[in-house]
Amino acid sequence: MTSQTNGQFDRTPLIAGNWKMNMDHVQAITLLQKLAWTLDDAKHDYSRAEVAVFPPFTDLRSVQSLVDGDDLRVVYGAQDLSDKDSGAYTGDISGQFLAKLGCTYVLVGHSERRTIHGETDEQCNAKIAAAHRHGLVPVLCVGEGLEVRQTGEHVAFTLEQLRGSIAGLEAERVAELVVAYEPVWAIGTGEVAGPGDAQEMAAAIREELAGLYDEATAAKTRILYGGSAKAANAGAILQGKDVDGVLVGGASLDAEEFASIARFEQHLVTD
Ligand SMILES: O=C[C@H](O)COP(=O)(O)O
Repeated sequence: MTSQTNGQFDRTPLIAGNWKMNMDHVQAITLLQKLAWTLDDAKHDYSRAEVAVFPPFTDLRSVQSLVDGDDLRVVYGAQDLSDKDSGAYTGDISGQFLAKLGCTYVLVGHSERRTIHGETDEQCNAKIAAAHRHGLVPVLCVGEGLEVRQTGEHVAFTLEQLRGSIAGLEAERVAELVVAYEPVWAIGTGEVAGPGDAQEMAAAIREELAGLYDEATAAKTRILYGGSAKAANAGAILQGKDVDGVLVGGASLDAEEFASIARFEQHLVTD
């Protein structure tokens, strides 16, 4: 467990920026350079908070060149992958390609994939398996829409998505998995789930994992919150003892704002 008040975390916090369908490959270079410089200027300690960006597929080669060429400590991932490895799947992207591009992570089942593209838990499960075949760490996204939240069934709904998406996964894989709780009603809307909501769900997810696997495994899984996160609320969100980071959309497109989120320890409320 964590004791956030002194900034010491058992799990290394992950500050993840999902650029969604923003930034062409030229803009990506500018944004990433500015992010890295801002973090360097602030003497960011990456061992205290890992920083990852998730650019569009078409940016990944440029991001790889910049990260390798300038020895950046920022890591990166893709926003999706195919559950297949190769073949006649027009428009799809294999995990093999992402691994070759140096990706560390890949988002799986982002709410926009689930709602706009109708992705199911079964597909997410197959995508997680594909990610593992290629040495990528999946960031599995789960979370409820407004209608579900209004019925009060949000925990049960989200845990069902979790179970369906990780069915059959070995404990070692669960330990390295990242789960991002994104209440769909709080995404890109300016609405933010309160720190209490984020902690409630993160604790429920960890308890579910402990029941499905064991306490030691569940204690290793990193659980993020996503939904209108920004510098002004990241510190409070990360006070939750089961909340191990944030998945940031809109605010990750502003290098200074995102760097400030990565430096969330400055915003922690201490006892
Ligand atoms: O992937 C990020 C989440 O969808 C949150 O996006 P947002 O910060 O723009 O609300």
